[in-house]
Amino acid sequence: MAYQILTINPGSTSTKIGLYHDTNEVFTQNISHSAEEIAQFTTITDQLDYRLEKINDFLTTQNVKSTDFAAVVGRGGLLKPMVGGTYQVTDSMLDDLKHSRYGSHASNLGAILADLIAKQGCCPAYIVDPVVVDELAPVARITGRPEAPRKSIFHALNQKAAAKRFAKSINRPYNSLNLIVAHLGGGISVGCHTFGEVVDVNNALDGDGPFSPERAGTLPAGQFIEKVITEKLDYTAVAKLLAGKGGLVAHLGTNDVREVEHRAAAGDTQAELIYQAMIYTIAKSIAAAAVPVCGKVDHIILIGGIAYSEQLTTKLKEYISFIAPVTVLPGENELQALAEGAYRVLTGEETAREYAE
Ligand SMILES: Nc1ncnc2c1ncn2[C@@H]1O[C@H](COP(=O)(O)OP(=O)(O)OP(=O)(O)O)[C@@H](O)[C@H]1O
Ligand SMILES: CCCC(=O)O
Repeated sequence: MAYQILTINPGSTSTKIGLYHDTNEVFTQNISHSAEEIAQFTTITDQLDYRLEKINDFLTTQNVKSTDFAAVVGRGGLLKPMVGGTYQVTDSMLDDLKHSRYGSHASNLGAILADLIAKQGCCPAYIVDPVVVDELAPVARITGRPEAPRKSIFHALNQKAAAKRFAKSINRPYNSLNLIVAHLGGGISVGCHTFGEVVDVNNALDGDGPFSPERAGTLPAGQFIEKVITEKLDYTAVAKLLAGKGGLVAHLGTNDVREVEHRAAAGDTQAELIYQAMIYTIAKSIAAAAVPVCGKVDHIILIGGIAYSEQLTTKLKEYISFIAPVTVLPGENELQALAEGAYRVLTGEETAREYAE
């Protein structure tokens, strides 16, 4: 009999869930949360009961019982750095997430929700490739300030899943390839995957890498400090400028690339300039990601919502095709990737990893 696996991916404005029989999708559902609903809660952890109720209500409408689950798997959040893989949800992991010890992010709710639903059904709860997957080479961590080393915070789940899927499509093991994977979404991360490890990647959350629809990316530090000091900004305000109010939002007041393309096509020269600049910074990051493997890149893979734009990927290819062939796999397949991660453990193909105490 097939394993029944429930997957949960909490985002800032939605909770996506999926039911799988082994790794075959039975259904997926995007439960949207309006800005007004979310605004009732002070912290992300405060949203827990509200999101749990929404999931349970939906499962009831589908006649799905938690006692039928073989596993419940959530997207992993801001935790201690860890290598990629499937992790058992533990009390110390839950404690770190509930207290936002490593930062606040909607994905922090993934493990907590998975644990609560798994307890209803007496089955194990897992997370897979959380945003803190850290396989950086020692040199990639060093910056010009010892107190500010580079952190590995990126779209690990989608990047790893896409890289493995691509490897399978060309009948090569993931850990035999040098790949550059660029996740182009609300945030942008560009990873160098060499022999199955992401040895270099920008921190997509905290002012590092290309700018994106809503993130600032790397900034001229001196000028930015001047703004912070002059305007006496506190930590929360500065963090918001970097993630949420950066990038296209800061320049053009929208995080929607489609809208920027429409504006540019209608003759808005500022929209056109910012759009082209975003592509240019993405291309530079992709070229930089060829350095760890001395340019010996087998393939470049473009993923995430923005990769649906043919206009953008065409321009990007003009810049980067000199490095390696480019494949576009638009969107994200995170619910499927979560199911696959749990399935590998349920079938014994992989052993669940333990979160460091
Ligand atoms: N067909 C399209 N053409 C151009 N841009 C698109 C298209 N579809 C989606 N996008 C853009 O993709 C971006 C959102 O991507 P995605 O859904 O991957 O992000 P997210 O899940 O919200 O955030 P993140 O990827 O950082 O977790 C938005 O800027 C949206 O306008
Ligand atoms: C960087 C991790 C995921 C995201 O919020 O974009």
